[in-house]
Amino acid sequence: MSNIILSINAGSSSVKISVYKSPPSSSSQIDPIQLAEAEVSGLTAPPAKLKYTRGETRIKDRELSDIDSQESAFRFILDHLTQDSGLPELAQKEDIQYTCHRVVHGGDYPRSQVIDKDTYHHIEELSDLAPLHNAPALSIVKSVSELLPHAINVAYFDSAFHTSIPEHIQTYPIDQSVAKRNKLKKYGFHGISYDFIVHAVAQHLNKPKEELNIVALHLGSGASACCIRSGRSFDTSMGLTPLAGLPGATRSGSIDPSLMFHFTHSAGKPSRASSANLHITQAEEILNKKSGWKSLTGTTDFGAISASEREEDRLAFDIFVDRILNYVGPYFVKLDGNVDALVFAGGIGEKGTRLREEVVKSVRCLGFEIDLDKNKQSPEQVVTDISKTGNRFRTLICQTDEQLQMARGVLEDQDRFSHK
Ligand SMILES: Nc1ncnc2c1ncn2[C@@H]1O[C@H](COP(=O)(O)OP(=O)(O)O)[C@@H](O)[C@H]1O
Ligand SMILES: CC(=O)OP(=O)(O)O
Ligand SMILES: [Mg+2]
Repeated sequence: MSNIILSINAGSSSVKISVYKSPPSSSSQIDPIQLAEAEVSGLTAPPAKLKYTRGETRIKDRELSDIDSQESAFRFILDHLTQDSGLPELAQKEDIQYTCHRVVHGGDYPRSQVIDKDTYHHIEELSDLAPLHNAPALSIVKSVSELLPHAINVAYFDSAFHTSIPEHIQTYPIDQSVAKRNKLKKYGFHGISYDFIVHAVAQHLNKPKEELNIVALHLGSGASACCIRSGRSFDTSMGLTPLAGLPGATRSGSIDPSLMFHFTHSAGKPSRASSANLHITQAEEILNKKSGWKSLTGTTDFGAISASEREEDRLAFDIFVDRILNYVGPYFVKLDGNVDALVFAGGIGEKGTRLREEVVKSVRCLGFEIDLDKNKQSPEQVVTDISKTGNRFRTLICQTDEQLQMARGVLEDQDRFSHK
């Protein structure tokens, strides 16, 4: 029976794919049932590595040769899944009914869309505004049409969660006729992850989502902060593109916009990475691909940076803590101090023990304090409370799962998709 959902999350340094089937209609479970999860990471720090989990079967850190893009990672994972004899539910490609794609920039789309010709072209047009993301995601959509022609492709947008941001926060103080014509405003990203975080933290705190106020930090290869008021995005650190706000693996984050004109005289010229479908200037190339941890330390691996005593690694670490503080305090104020929790998520947020310790130490004046032992243990639950007992404000780690959030969407919206 073809009822498998393949949920594909193309990040800037990784591709994560989870395989789900629908719960039986007789059961009380409403979440999709995960059968397997594969991740190819290290696309910006070769060799790429495979992590695979199916029940008790685990592969960790298997080095892969010739995998250097999101598309080649996708093809590799698809072969791996169909060839795994322990996964009979996905013995052939025809078993896949839905493929969900994480698309970072969705412009003004407020919710998921079945990818037809029009949506595909619209996402393609937005590629210039997410140069590390939209084109790689579309390369996977193309491969799906070629390899899985029977599957329904659905796009889930990182930007959709942030359509609730009020106008005065979305608007840049620039000429409004140009801004409106060119749709220049804050869009915000990592929204699928923030949606998951709201769901998981509300459940953990036993509160309706509509009453949840949190400061959430999604810290991965790309990193952002989000001020979540009444369960909805009120502000976020990324902007028109995922370059704004916090630094990342190869991204500078926010800088003085004039800096680029002093960095190079050819800032506005097309970069070599430009193509017929992707127009990217040298400035964008430098700030998106040649900055961040890579430019400061030579590596994109924040785990290695955190464990190192080298001066340049310490500097990178201190810069990250400092820039994160630029959002935690202001978002606490925007929530009027009415905050349920500070939440860490994403690869660095979930594994970065030292980073969490330093950030929380630096915001203790706001009333956050963590238990150092709880902070050191590897989180086993979806949400782990690492606050000091009796502390006024919660500090939580949330193991975010963008693939699950998309697959939940498929189960909720199947009727909308099949009527397309
Ligand atoms: N133990 C660790 N401490 C801090 N950071 C870590 C650790 N292990 C992995 N990371 C970092 O997590 C980041 C990847 O996060 P992830 O959210 O998976 O990325 P992506 O943006 O590609 O989805 C990388 O920078 C990696 O170095
Ligand atoms: C939006 C974004 O930066 O995503 P990622 O962290 O997966 O690269
Ligand atoms: Mg990610």
